[in-house]
Amino acid sequence: MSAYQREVQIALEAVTSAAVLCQNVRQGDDFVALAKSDKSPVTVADFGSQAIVCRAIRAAFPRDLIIAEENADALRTEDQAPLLARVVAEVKKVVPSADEAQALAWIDAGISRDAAPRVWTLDPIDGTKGFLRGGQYAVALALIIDGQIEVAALACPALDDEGSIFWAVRGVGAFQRTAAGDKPIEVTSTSNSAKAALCESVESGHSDHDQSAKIAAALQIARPSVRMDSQAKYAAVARGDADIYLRLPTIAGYQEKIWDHAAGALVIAEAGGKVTDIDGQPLDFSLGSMLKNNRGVVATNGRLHDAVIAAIAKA
Ligand SMILES: Nc1ncnc2c1ncn2[C@@H]1O[C@H](COP(=O)(O)O)[C@@H](OP(=O)(O)O)[C@H]1O
Ligand SMILES: [Mg+2]
Ligand SMILES: [Mg+2]
Ligand SMILES: [Mg+2]
Repeated sequence: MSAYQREVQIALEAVTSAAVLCQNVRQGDDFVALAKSDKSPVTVADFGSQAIVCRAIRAAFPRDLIIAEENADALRTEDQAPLLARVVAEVKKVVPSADEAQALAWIDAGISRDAAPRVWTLDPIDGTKGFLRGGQYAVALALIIDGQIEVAALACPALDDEGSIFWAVRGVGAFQRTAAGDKPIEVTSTSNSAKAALCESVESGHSDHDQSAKIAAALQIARPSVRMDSQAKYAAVARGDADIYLRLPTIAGYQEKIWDHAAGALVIAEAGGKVTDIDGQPLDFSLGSMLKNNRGVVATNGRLHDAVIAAIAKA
């Protein structure tokens, strides 16, 4: 029996149910998007997905803490009664017995922010802008034990025809779940940067496109960069669709959030790749909700890593 079998099973069931909720919402015509205080969007599906996943974690592992992106504060205000009603209706499609009080409590189960010996981190929809524009998005869940990511479950509902699900356990491997079973995934073996495929955010506010073009030129990368929303980029590198994922800071001092990276980072590491910050330092997941000790992210197939870090240092 492999390590963390129960955690993997619960995590995969949770992200799969959450992905169903997200796709249900996407197939409708009203996402009920709301702008958060930082102007970023949140939709009925972000809240619904967080409710579904936190419910599952709470039920299976009642003592574990959860650091998730959203909270139910906005939904508890009178103004947002129609949004709350939509969230509850969508949650009920997946969990018929759910009621309003439960939905709110499940969402708020994810409000931890501090480090803990055993803590899950959840992005209920990573790439909300991608979700809204019909692009890629992901439901990303990871278990961090003593600061190390041990388990990852990553649902990419808009990847491939039917959506794709990836998972990884530290020291065990990275897999794509298919109808025919779990298929191990592996990064490419490209060591010639001129032949590499580079991916980055669609949003130039999330990763500096001008800077990445300079770095690509320095590495003699011939192909145009592939722009994709969400942690689907990590999946793309992990299974060999791309060789490099760059996330270059656009604002000095921006701290990355752990839920934007934990699941994807373990999937790439277990697929044989490498993930660091732009200075080549390992991402430090031991500090609570933020990657306080890191700037940006560089993920590669491993072989290209040193060359990419060197090109960034020069640029
Ligand atoms: N200035 C910034 N720099 C880097 N990432 C940012 C950012 N502002 C927002 N983000 C993050 O970028 C994530 C999306 O990444 P990507 O561009 O790869 O799709 C968002 O996740 P959410 O969509 O979950 O809010 C958000 O957390
Ligand atoms: Mg967000
Ligand atoms: Mg995110
Ligand atoms: Mg999100």
